[in-house]
Amino acid sequence: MNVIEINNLTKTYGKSRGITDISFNVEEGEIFGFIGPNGAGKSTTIRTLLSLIYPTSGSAKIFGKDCIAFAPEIKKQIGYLPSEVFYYDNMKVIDLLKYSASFYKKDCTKRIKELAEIMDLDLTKKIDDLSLGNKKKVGIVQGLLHEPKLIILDEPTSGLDPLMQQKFFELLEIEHQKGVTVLFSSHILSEVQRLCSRVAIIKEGKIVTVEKISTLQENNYKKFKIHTKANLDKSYFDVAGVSKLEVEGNNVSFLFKGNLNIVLKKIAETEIANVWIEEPDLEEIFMHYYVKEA
Ligand SMILES: Nc1ncnc2c1ncn2[C@@H]1O[C@H](COP(=O)(O)OP(=O)(O)OP(=O)(O)O)[C@@H](O)[C@H]1O
Repeated sequence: MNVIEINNLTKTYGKSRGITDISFNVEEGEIFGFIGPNGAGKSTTIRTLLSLIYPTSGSAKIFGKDCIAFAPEIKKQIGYLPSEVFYYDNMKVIDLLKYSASFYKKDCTKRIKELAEIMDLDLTKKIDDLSLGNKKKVGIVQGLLHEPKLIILDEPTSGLDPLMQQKFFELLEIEHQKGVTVLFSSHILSEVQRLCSRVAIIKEGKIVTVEKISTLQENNYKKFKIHTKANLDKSYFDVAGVSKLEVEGNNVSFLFKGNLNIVLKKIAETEIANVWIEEPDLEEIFMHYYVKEA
């Protein structure tokens, strides 16, 4: 079953583009990544889903219901973390969270305490006195306190230190195991890769591709850098799948796409001092898709 269904969604802001003809589905129970550079249209899509803004054309359904017509009902089952969080600075964290909880017909006290403990958040502090990262944690607790069935996160890790990012990912993993569906936007491919089973890539307001993470990785090349002990001739790496080969003294670099065993055997047959194998970054993956489309 699809928890989110987006059909040809377009949003223009006056003359400027927001998103153009966006369509994709998120299935029940999956962690779905929504990835693209700044300004690509991730927040616009998410805000439209939450009916915080209205589409110029197209439509979207959440839990099988139109996201505008049924917005109040749907929102009760969604946990949303906006990309930027703004609060009444004078309030204490606990008062803000209790106020948020009052919108739901259930007692969220225990869950607030649990989440605050996991995220190491001091509930007694004034919002005003919190760092950016701690404000983000308030947003996370606020988004999850009512145990939503669908969690929508817009750039959730910005401002969180690596330890907190890790805890937050663990928290999402637990929710995922309970059957919760997650839509997670980011401009960092590696964090999406860790958690998500599928991704939609958006660029300049349009969906470039919707793929399983495993397919994205298989279809992409890896970047090799090798520091050899002896000088090698360029022809040594004349292997199918190697491109952009450069050899400068003991430093070899190339891109590789294909059966990794073949290239790794070739590397192992020579004396090496060091090797680095890197995934292509987001821009490079975009390039890959543009080349494919052309
Ligand atoms: N309120 C607005 N008025 C005019 N243009 C807007 C408005 N909000 C967004 N846009 C434009 O819509 C496009 C998509 O922006 P959006 O914020 O959705 O991107 P994003 O992928 O979420 O990027 P970021 O990661 O920087 O938040 C951008 O070109 C942006 O300038």
